[in-house]
Amino acid sequence: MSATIIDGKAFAATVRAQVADHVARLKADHGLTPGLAVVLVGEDPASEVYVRSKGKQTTEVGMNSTEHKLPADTAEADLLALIAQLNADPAVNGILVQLPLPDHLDSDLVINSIDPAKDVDGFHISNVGLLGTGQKSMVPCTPLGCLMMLRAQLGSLSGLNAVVVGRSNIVGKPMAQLLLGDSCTVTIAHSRTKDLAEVCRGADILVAAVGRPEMIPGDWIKPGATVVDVGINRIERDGKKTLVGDVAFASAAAVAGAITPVPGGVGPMTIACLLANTLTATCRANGLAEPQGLTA
Ligand SMILES: Nc1nc2c(c(=O)[nH]1)N[C@@H](CN(C=O)c1ccc(C(=O)N[C@@H](CCC(=O)O)C(=O)O)cc1)CN2
Repeated sequence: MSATIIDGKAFAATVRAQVADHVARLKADHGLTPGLAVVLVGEDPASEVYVRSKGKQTTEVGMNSTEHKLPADTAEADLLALIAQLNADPAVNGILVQLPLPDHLDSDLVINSIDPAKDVDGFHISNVGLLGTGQKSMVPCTPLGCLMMLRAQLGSLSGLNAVVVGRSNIVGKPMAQLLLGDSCTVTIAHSRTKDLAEVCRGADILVAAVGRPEMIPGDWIKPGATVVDVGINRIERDGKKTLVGDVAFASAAAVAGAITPVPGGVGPMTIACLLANTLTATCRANGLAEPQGLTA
């Protein structure tokens, strides 16, 4: 068997086009332009690339983008003061603090200081609680992107066995909640799970989000399963730097029914869903109908 490759880059382009369409209508019909503020603390090279890309894609869909770059030694009080200022700014509909933060900053405290209605990352404890109880929330971008691709690939997910490998607050846990919301039977597995291979073999949907290069080989995958690889691992192979996922792609693609590649799978959907969330936050803040198909 040779798997269908789920093209996240192309999918993300369709999501951005839908967002751009809604933004144009918001402007024409209501005189509203959504605004996204991105905060970067420090000079982590990967974070700088992601933040630049977020700013560029935000303006490309017609939204306002502001970037706040703070030095690595920024005091927590100064960061909290900036967030308070953005919370109070009516032109800002979405606020995102790029992670990871430098070690001296308390990420939970910082994230929980964002107005939950502007928390387009969906990381605020209120949004986590709302998602966990099946209520309307802001949904974390990477799991939302995975859900959109799974729905497009499989139609209904109801009754399918889903295994999420990884239990992070950013991906694993919200992904499991979303799959449960779509009536999957969900298992969250992790590094201490007994016989992880056998657990994975039971999955109709396998989401790999452990951050370990090529940890999941093809013989852990049920024939015909849909595999979503969230891992983005930079490794050196044959003296060359390369990007690989948490799944051993070639062996997995020989068994799976469909699979997301790395790069070009889940990654591009993360920023597309950030734009979708900013649009959703703007609609909610103004009492307007939410865009269909761009939320969970
Ligand atoms: N506040 C947040 N911080 C972080 C998040 C997040 O969702 N919110 N996620 C990641 C980083 N991230 C966005 O911030 C992100 C990661 C990867 C990609 C992407 O498009 N990856 C490409 C490969 C890019 C490369 O070559 O490095 C791909 O997979 O094709 C976009 C966004 C951590 N921080």
